Amino acid sequence: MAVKIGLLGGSFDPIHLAHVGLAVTAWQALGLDHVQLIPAANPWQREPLAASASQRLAMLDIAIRKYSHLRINTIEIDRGGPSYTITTLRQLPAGPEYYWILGADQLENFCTWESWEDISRLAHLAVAQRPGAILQAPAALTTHLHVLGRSLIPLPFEPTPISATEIRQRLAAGESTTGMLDVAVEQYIQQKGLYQAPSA
Ligand SMILES: Nc1ncnc2c1ncn2[C@@H]1O[C@H](COP(=O)(O)OP(=O)(O)OP(=O)(O)O)[C@@H](O)[C@H]1O
Ligand SMILES: O=C(O)c1ccc[n+]([C@@H]2O[C@H](COP(=O)([O-])O)[C@@H](O)[C@H]2O)c1
Repeated sequence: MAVKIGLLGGSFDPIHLAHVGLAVTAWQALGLDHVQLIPAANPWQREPLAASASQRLAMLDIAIRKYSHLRINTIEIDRGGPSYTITTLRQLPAGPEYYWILGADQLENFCTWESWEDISRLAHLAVAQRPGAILQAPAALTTHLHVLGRSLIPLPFEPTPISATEIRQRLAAGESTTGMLDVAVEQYIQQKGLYQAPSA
């Protein structure tokens, strides 16, 4: 039987507790060998990121330290340029069965991704609920999966109201982020002075 590997791509600006919870849930629910967290170099649909690639990698490293079945894959940062998931999937070694893990917000957006039809050929899609988003595949994806004889895999992940956007906003406003970040990641952010409001 093929080894099953989970892939959780993200900006991780910064990595938060929902990311880790999602990766652990997918690992357990799908019986994965391990989950690779893949920080994007340049998430082309977004505004420029606040933290550098090396800072985001440092935070990932701190956040997953105690989870032996979570790993970091730097393939997108090493490649540079716009982070197209399809390019990443094509570069991964053949053999394992891949599960692309995503939140319902990104599922809504999925048919805007570069070569999205090919993504769903190369990886299963495992989706988590997310407050503010509906866990429903866009019609074109549903049709495409049907043709492929595949279906979307819903993950048993409790809706978790944490987002990196809110964390950045709270930090800039000097507000608490308790319960949103790993404590050691929070300390790293403080030490490096990340996500502070620009001084007037
Ligand atoms: N609270 C959450 N519940 C479910 N999925 C999540 C959650 N937070 C992030 N994800 C998923 O994790 C992946 C990476 O997310 P990302 O790094 O963009 O974090 P984010 O919190 O969505 O950031 P931002 O607020 O900056 O958009 C995406 O597929 C996203 O849908
Ligand atoms: O391949 C694409 O065109 C594409 C478009 C939007 C998002 N993605 C990927 O989806 C993941 C989550 O993106 P984001 O913007 O929510 O951090 C991350 O790995 C992105 O590279 C990929």
